[in-house]
Amino acid sequence: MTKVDIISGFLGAGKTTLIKKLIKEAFKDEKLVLIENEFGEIGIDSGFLKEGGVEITEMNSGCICCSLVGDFGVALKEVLSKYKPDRIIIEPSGVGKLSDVIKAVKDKEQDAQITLNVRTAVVDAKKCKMYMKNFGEFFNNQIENATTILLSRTQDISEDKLIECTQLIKERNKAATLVTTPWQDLEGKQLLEAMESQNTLEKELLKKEAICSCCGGHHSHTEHHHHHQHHHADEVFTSWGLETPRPFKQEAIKRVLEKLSNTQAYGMILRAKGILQDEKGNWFCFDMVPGEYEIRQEAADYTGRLCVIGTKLDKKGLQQLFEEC
Ligand SMILES: Nc1nc2c(ncn2[C@@H]2O[C@H](COP(=O)(O)OP(=O)(O)OP(=O)(O)O)[C@@H](O)[C@H]2O)c(=O)[nH]1
Repeated sequence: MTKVDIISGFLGAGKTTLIKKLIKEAFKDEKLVLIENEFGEIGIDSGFLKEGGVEITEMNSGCICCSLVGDFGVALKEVLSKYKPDRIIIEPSGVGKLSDVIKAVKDKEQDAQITLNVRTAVVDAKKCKMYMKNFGEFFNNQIENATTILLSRTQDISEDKLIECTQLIKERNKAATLVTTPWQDLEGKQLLEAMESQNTLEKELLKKEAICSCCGGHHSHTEHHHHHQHHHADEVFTSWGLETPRPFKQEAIKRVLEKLSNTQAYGMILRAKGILQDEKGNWFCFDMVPGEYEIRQEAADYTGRLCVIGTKLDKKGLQQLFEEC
């Protein structure tokens, strides 16, 4: 039997950071497959993880919740017969609905040798309130359907803010285990334990009807669809990306990230990341979420690429902005 772990979380929440830690500290002796679904056309994460010897199936065909049933089934079958893994980790797109991913795995539990194990949502404690307000339909769905919620960036906020954040989460999901300790203070094995300890509760929860991500109410799926308008991620979020061998100046990229993370001049940018070469031939990667960004040195990759995700993106403006770097 192959365990299936779903590690969801909004854009830039820290899913990849968590998965890397688990691979290093908790999954050492297991045969592991990671199924990633990134929103946007260009897969940025896979290169980093391949170095760790993990096989990756990318499904960059847009949104996991739109293309899930078909593509996911095929990917899953392929992965199971080819690798016979002990564990499959699914990292859905940051704007995927966790309930859709759970349903897709459950649907396959009958005929495939799999069992749904972990249902985690990674939540950026710093931006939880803002995301709930602006992107509740997607963000809250992850919180409501997770059995364990791992808060990231808790070391960066005050105790009051952390408590406010946990209260907001508890209003939407009383049953989930909440991890509030900064991850660097915990062993990967401890995190895994917190994630896996919910298995019995999970079964109980699954018997109940899903909690509606729009209003927090309990109603059946059909009822749900009659009363609320539901959006697919690609109706709300757009992405823009670039794949190029040309060099970029790190200083210029830094200025761009400064602008994108602190203004809305190019739309509401929720996430940007990339791996590029500079004019001296050195490779660097960058990560941006609202209000913060970082640039790190990185090993060479097969080509330079970057991706920006947000709402109301000014794609032309972005193109120009990066062309000038
Ligand atoms: N300060 C701080 N930064 C963090 C923490 N977790 C993640 N980050 C940073 O946030 C950025 C995004 O982290 P990722 O792990 O790539 O997030 P993700 O959820 O996989 O992002 P997507 O690619 O959008 O799905 C990176 O720059 C991380 O280094 C945290 O707990 N504290």
